[in-house]
Amino acid sequence: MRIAQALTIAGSDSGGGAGIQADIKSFQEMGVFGMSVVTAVTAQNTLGVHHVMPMTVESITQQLDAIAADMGTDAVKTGMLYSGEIIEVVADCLQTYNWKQVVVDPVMIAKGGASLLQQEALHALKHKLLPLVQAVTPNIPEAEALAEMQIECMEDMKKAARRIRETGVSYVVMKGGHASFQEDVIDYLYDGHSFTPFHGRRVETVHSHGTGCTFSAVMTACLARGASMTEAVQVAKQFIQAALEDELGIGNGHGPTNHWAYRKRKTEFGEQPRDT
Ligand SMILES: Nc1ncnc2c1ncn2[C@@H]1O[C@H](COP(=O)(O)OP(=O)(O)O)[C@@H](O)[C@H]1O
Ligand SMILES: Cc1ncc(COP(=O)(O)OP(=O)(O)O)c(N)n1
Repeated sequence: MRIAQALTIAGSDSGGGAGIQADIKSFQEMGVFGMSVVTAVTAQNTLGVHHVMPMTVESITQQLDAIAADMGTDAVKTGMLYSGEIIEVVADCLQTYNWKQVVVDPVMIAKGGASLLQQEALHALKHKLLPLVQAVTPNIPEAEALAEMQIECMEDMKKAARRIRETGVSYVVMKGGHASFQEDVIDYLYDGHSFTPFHGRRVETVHSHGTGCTFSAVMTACLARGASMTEAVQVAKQFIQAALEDELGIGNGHGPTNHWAYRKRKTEFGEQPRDT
């Protein structure tokens, strides 16, 4: 049996809760072989981002070419891309290698406030990358930047999703973690016609570092295994709910989520981990 493969193009988080590390753990948990292209190395822990070192364009190109030349991939996820020039390299490779199942997590600012995307790279993200990809997964502040509007209610979330889809991306997944106007945490999948809501109970915890990375990585793994976009979002939502509820309590600040909680939960309830 051939195993599904997924590639993450993202930054390294030394603390292991977000970035490449969260993505690879999520791929593995979903039974998908994970590969990585490192765009930047961050010195990071639960207290914040202490240092950022972007990789060179040459290194990123070599990493992408190495994977394309030999291994290929069923789906791709992008995370921290940091600069306009890195976004351009990634966009060129997506076209060269005809990688179509691509989920963009438009990482901009870490929970502690550190910038993970240069201000001037926003234009390249919107106009070079999004037109090429299948899905984008903004949180509220990222959607505000992409749609150039403020989001203060559910209707604003939908309006922003419509605007973001005008870039050419096929699906917009508006994540509601930062939506203080919601009691539950509702994410919306917008396909250009209708909005599908995904409800979750709001978990009161400081251990939510890497939720966005984990969510989009699970979506990518599901797509790599042949799931539909709706199924992929549904599983990602269940995965992150479990990862937040089953707290690990690591570190003195915003700790990582629990990447094996979803599998553990399935096994405890006597089921096999969901086969998408
Ligand atoms: N406190 C929470 N309780 C339950 N689900 C949450 C919570 N915070 C975030 N989520 C979920 O985690 C995922 C990432 O959400 P969000 O916080 O909006 O993005 P990011 O991590 O990129 O800032 C979404 O599916 C969202 O619904
Ligand atoms: C290297 C790296 N990539 C992405 C992030 C942001 O991750 P996210 O899932 O949005 O989680 P928070 O930073 O909001 O906790 C990161 N911190 N580092």
